[in-house]
Amino acid sequence: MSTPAQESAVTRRLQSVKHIILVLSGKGGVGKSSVTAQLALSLYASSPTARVGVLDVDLTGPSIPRMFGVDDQGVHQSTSGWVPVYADGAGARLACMSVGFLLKKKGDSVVWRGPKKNGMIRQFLSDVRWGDLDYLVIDTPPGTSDEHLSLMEHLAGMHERLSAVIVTTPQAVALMDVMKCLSFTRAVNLPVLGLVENMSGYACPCCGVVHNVFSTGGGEEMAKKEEIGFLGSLPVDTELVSLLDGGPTSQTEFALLEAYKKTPSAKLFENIVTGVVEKLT
Ligand SMILES: Nc1ncnc2c1ncn2[C@@H]1O[C@H](COP(=O)(O)OP(=O)(O)OP(=O)(O)O)[C@@H](O)[C@H]1O
Repeated sequence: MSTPAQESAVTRRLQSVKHIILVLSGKGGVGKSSVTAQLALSLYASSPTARVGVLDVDLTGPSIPRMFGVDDQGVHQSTSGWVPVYADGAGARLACMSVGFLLKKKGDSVVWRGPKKNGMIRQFLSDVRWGDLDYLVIDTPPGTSDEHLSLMEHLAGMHERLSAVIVTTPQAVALMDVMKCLSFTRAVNLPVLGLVENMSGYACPCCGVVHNVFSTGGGEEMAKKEEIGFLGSLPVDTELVSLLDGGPTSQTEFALLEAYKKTPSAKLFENIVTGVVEKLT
């Protein structure tokens, strides 16, 4: 449980954040962190003034620093709180925070019990100098665990600004696990903006044509049945993987964004972001 003082510290810090979007998945490895990264990049690119924050609360498997090419950086403590790492360098419109920035060595792991995780998440929300943000996108661990409950507890006071995107793959097992996510969002009264079906088909690196490899369309069908929006499908995209796995990039020209815009996924993600923004306004 957080104290009233801790709660108001979170509320004060996040009062200049317009929308908070939790990215959820029923199971691991479906591409939740990749979708978080793409959502943040696409929202950033949607307007020359958009300000976006990315918070990685996947404490035991943080992948946001690597995906944004900033895993060689660390956060700084200032008198007004932790200064996040800006993935766009001097642009300072894309702020990232992750436990990965706090670890002494890359590859170190965090083995914490619930209360310590809860304390870390509260600090991420109350002690980071997020500043004015249009969107704070939060990458969560797979399933519904302590981290999700902590987030919902600390963000309870800003319910009208909170929503979720659910990521799945087309396989039946992943789709079944979406139901667990939905029972969580319904139990905590968290609005779902929609479902993204990831790794649905294969984008040919030569011609960009998407071929169906596994079954596709299961996500869309489920979204219809459960009466949540379907935001779109993304193919298996080898260009995207090498980009997000690629390590440090130049932030001066925000090379990551320029390279991302050339991937087959980026074009498809524009529609997903349009759907997200429409639902938020
Ligand atoms: N559209 C895609 N095409 C090809 N590979 C992808 C795609 N999306 C994700 N991947 C790859 O799948 C792997 C898992 O992705 P990611 O880490 O985003 O999943 P996750 O759901 O966040 O996993 P976890 O929460 O279990 O850590 C990564 O190697 C990533 O590069």
